[in-house]
Amino acid sequence: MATKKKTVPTAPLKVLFVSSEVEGLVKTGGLADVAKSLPAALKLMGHDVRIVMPFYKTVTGREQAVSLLSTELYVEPQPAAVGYQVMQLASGDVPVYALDAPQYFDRPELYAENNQAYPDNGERFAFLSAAALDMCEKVDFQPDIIHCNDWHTGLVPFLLKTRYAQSDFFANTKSVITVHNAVFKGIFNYDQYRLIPELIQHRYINAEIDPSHISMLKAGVAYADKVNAVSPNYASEMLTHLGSHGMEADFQNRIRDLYGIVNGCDYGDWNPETDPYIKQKFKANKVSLARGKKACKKDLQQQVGLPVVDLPVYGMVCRLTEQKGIHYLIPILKDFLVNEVQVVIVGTGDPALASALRQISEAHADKFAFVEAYSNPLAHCITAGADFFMMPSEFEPCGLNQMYSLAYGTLPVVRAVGGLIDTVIDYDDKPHVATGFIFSDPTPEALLIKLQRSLLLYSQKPQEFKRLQQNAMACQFSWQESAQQYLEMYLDGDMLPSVTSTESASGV
Ligand SMILES: Nc1ncnc2c1ncn2[C@@H]1O[C@H](COP(=O)(O)OP(=O)(O)O[C@H]2O[C@H](CO)[C@@H](O)[C@H](O)[C@H]2O)[C@@H](O)[C@H]1O
Repeated sequence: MATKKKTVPTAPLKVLFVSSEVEGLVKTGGLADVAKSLPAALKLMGHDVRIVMPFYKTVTGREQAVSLLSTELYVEPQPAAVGYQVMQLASGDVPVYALDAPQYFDRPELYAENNQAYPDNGERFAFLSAAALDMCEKVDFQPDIIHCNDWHTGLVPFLLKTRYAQSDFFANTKSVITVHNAVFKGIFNYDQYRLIPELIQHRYINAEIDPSHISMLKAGVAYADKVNAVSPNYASEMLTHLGSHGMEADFQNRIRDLYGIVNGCDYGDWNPETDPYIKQKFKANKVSLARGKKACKKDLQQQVGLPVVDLPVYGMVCRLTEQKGIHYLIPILKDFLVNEVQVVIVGTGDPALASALRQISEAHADKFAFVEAYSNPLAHCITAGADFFMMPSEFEPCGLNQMYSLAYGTLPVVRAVGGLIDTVIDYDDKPHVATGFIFSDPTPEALLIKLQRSLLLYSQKPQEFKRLQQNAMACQFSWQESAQQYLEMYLDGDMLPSVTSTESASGV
């Protein structure tokens, strides 16, 4: 895998960050959190960072957005052109170019309705990639780096190396792609690529799944100048068949340009001392923590309709998918609820998983609350009011909620995969520095054993439990540190002019 040197750019960089969602504007998952926090951290370092995203119908602040430009994406050799506007929004101090093409983005949801993906998702996100490049010269922003994220933006690196290969404007522009989740590959047949005729004129084996399908993620990984995973451990897993979801050859081909950079935790949003959503703000000191937890737990119990009693509470906030390990929890949940505990889950997604959780909550209404909703306020209340946070993920490229829960002294119970290994320290492995609990086997039984283990600590060794809470709250996953690693990736090799110092950076 790529190694790092300590480098600084000779001038502030111009970075165009392309993402299909951005926290604060529109969000379905963790990609949005990163697309808010990483550009902000790079901006704080003095770089000129701008974000490009779709102008969805549901974007916050849509009414106030100003139109910067009305233009067309002209697709040669077809006579067709797609009209679009570039709308100006902001994510904190970072300018956002939101691409308004109503035929693609003026819909109730981002990707799917009633659990059915929009049938033209390929064309929609091919448009995002093509228009993100098309608008640069028109808005007079000449990026040094175009930072792509996941499959939605995977055609940007491809187009830079094909459509724009001879472009003077992009002659010094490099691209990177961050893989937040390789399970989503953006595979579409050629009907969806009418805006990318290059794909139809030639065969690009590197981007193909089979002779009739292209994967946008594969294209991004093959053609970006650098590729990174959202944690060092996920970068290693991506070199294996299981960990890469069948893309190991694609990542192995890029091993010299492959990085693993752990996500940060946005302590501006996730901080018990300042969190506006929680009943009582608290600090890490024992008195404040005990008071704050007690008030937040009571508030959580009231909000979700559980009895207000002094019991350990286990929380979970997630998309309901097998990735998050709900299918390990469902078979053992009733067994776990035999204990004096309460469990609260908030999530939306797979109807079968939701229905199974609903049934259990109906049968155990005094101990288990399932809230089928997407609710940021409730996510904060669970993070603050629970004693433990469950993430028994089948796979987890990085995971953010375990970092959020650590900040609130809520001990994570996680499976030993992806970024969860990079961010949680297991009590049974390293008791002195432990911050939570880790189990390995992908089975309900292994999860149950670890849950029981954590419960034992809570009920039989309260002082030890409190010590772990202090360890957890002392963790710092700074976005500034992660942003520095991204900067070093941007500058590594012959990417851009930079100065290399002899000091070595912490290894990835
Ligand atoms: N019902 C609900 N109500 C309120 N909030 C909810 C919610 N369901 C989810 N969320 C929020 O969405 C975010 C999920 O973040 P994750 O990192 O856990 O997952 P995700 O799998 O979406 O992201 C992918 O990208 C991220 C970013 O790189 C990786 O960390 C991760 O491993 C990878 O799978 C969190 O902010 C969480 O609070």
